[in-house]
Amino acid sequence: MASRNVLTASDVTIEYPAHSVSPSHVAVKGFTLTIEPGEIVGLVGSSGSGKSTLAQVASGQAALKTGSEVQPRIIGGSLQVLGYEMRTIRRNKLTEFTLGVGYVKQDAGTTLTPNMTVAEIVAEPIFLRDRKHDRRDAGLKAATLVDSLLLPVGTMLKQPHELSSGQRQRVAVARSLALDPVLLIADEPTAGVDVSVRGQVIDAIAGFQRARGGAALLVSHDLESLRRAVDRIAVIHEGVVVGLGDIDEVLDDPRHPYVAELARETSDSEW
Ligand SMILES: Nc1ncnc2c1ncn2[C@@H]1O[C@H](COP(=O)(O)OP(=O)(O)OP(=O)(O)O)[C@@H](O)[C@H]1O
Repeated sequence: MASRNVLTASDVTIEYPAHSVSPSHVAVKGFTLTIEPGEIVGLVGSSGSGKSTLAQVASGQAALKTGSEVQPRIIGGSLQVLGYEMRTIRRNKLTEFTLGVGYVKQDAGTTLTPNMTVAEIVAEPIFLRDRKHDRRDAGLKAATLVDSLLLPVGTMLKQPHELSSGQRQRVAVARSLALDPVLLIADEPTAGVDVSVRGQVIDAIAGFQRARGGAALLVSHDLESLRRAVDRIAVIHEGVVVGLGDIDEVLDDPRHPYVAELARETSDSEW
């Protein structure tokens, strides 16, 4: 019977194949996680722990890589996203797949198209899906998203170079939500965003997804900004899940030294 989960990772192992002088490298080892419809899950871990690799593979972006780019590949276990097995997904299915999965890549704010306005950038996915889509409706959608990510309405007519890095990052997030994704995978969505509004931006993303029954996997090394918004966290360390569940339960009963370290950092920052 087909799973009702939007994401089911069972013992997934992901490798970067050998390239030029670099040997192959296993970045994610035996990763297991499920995300149900409407669930907001945080993926937390230190630098190099495998978060971006997972995000790229689960969002279909790794499979979209071409030419000389090194594509991480699943070499063990199973990763099902919206019913597609990512280990074997065919290239001709990726367009259909990515209509249901929003993706914010790491540093997404730095790669916005320079000569487009924010309104055009945010609404573009709507016209890529259906070039005859009603312009007024798409404009309204873009304005609603820009507003919900706490950007001033005047931002709509600006171009990326007129914005701060944190504002650009929020534009990238707004764009990723334009197609009402069933699952949003966001890799450090608040990178560069002012500390004072990071929590609110995460709350806005979670609120937008929850309101429509959408799910999210929010990747971050900043546990504090995720705390209010997520239903559960998965803690990853050197490619392995070392903590999974309700955020307080995971931190109150650390089963791994890295989780204990995270719990200590979190309690220190509360003073
Ligand atoms: N193109 C690549 N080729 C080989 N190894 C890679 C490649 N990209 C990443 N890695 C390795 O895979 C592992 C996981 O990297 P990844 O970027 O997924 O970690 P991360 O948790 O997202 O880190 P960060 O928080 O710094 O972004 C690291 O050991 C990294 O060096």
